[in-house]
Amino acid sequence: MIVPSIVSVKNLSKSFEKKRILNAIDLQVYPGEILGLLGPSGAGKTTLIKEIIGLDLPDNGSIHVLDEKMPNLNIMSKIGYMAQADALYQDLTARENLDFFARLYGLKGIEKKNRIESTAILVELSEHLSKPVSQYSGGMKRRLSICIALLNNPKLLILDEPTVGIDPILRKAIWQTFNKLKENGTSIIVTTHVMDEAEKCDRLGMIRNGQLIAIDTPSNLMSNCNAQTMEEAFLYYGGLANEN
Ligand SMILES: Nc1ncnc2c1ncn2[C@@H]1O[C@H](COP(=O)(O)OP(=O)(O)OP(=O)(O)O)[C@@H](O)[C@H]1O
Repeated sequence: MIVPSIVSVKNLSKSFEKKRILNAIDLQVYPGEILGLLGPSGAGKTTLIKEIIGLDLPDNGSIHVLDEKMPNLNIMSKIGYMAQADALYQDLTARENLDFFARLYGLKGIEKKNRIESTAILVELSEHLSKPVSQYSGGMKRRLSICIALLNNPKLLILDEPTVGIDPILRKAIWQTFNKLKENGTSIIVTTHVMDEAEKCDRLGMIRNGQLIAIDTPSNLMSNCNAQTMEEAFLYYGGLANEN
């Protein structure tokens, strides 16, 4: 049986100033899965997700999201995106921030109110919506950013390093949120360079120097090369296993 993909990337290449940043990437994201993109800083993860969202154009290859060729404004409005840096209004309360972004998504009245309430419950911020964002901790700001990305009830949620600088307890809570969303049918792409976080994804694409060097379930990636850790597996697929 052929499972229709939510995201289909074919032979994608991208250069900046004559430097090849992404090289012939093929990638599928299936309904209700968490796909991790693991790679060191500068590997090309952010560039890849910007191409998928439609924020940048590829030099070669094609990207389809929900069966439409990207970039496509209508599809862009069905994607929830959280960038690496929080884009929040510090002087406003969390509720005012959510209200502002909900209006941008065209939500109004009772529907707007309900979406704000239900997404705040998901990220466990309901009790703190009246506080100004300037009084939020780093972890709370990250959760508020996730909450904003969820306001339009996206079919596809893309998170660029969502748990950087977040302590292990909060990180666990955030992953519980991702799993809840996945159970509700949302597909999630999450970039990371944290190995233990990579193991929580359903499938993992390893990116190095703009190339997708391996993609499979975390357990297959490790067992196929007899690696004990994800780091060992990454070194193996990157052809670095015997280097010091
Ligand atoms: N607009 C741009 N113009 C020129 N070079 C760029 C541009 N955007 C990205 N790059 C370069 O592309 C390479 C990949 O960057 P990218 O941000 O995609 O990596 P990354 O894997 O997401 O890294 P990090 O984990 O640090 O966020 C880097 O060398 C970066 O300097």
